Amino acid sequence: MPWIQLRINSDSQHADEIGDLLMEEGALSITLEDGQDQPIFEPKLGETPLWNETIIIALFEADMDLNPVIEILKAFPALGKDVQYKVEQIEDKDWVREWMDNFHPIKFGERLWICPSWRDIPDPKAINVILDPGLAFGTGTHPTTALCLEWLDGLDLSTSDVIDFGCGSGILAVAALKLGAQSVSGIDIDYQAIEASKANAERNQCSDKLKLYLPEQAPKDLKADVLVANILAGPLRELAPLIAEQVKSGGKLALSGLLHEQAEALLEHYGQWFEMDQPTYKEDWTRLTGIRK
Ligand SMILES: C[S@@+](CC[C@H](N)C(=O)[O-])C[C@H]1O[C@@H](n2cnc3c(N)ncnc32)[C@H](O)[C@@H]1O
Repeated sequence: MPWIQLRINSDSQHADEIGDLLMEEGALSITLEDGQDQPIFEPKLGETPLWNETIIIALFEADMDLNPVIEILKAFPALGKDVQYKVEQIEDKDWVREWMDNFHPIKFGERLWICPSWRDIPDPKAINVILDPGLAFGTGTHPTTALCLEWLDGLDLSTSDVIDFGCGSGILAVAALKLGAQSVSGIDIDYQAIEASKANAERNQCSDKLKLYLPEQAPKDLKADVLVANILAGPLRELAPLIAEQVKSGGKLALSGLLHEQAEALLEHYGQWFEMDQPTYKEDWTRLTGIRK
């Protein structure tokens, strides 16, 4: 079934209200989009900030007459008669097929591939993690995950116990196990992430070596040879004493999820417990690594 899409230029203060209005007028869905390339990386807990220039995208059934809707928008004080909008026909597609076409096997480092289950494995002799996009973060397409996967690929994990702090989909935990780690403990505040990690480990036949914990359930004396944490700069700073506690002396650490401008302060902070290396960069993102003193 084709649809009509209405795009309206708005702002952070009025986008939600206009979205509600469009839903009342028969929109099937509302999507909000950044109108001026203004990234929002780390909102405070409970806040969902919008962009200064926010584009509202409303989807309607194809036979809907949008003229009365446009008149209502013109009468909305924050938009007025000069409201900027665009009407587009959306052709019908096989959306599932389209979505699946976007995911391909990706190689990380020398040995490691992440492969969606519906694709052929490019190199059966490589270390292949089968992983499909799901509700928890972590498919390998995001630079912060890629930085961690490349780091894990470069380690000899054969005698290592690993902690994956903020495990999300379990992508790093499963990759570490497939790369030879003795055991992995995955920790996440989100129960959905725990479930996703369990399912992904089962699919990759390594769930017997993976233990999963909500933070309050993790053993107090949990310690590892290798700890990888792809979270965000704020939580990484707060978690630093705990993370330091969980890495054995001489153990290896990788932190990801921070922007270039956040790296220096975090490098100094973790320098209390770790001999830190020079940062590694990928697009806007930075990876910090170090060895526990
Ligand atoms: C960016 S995702 C990383 C997922 C996966 N490890 C990867 O590299 O793709 C961050 C994960 O950390 C979790 N998280 C955020 N704050 C946390 C905290 N304080 N303790 C444990 N997990 C946390 C989130 O729920 C999310 O699943």
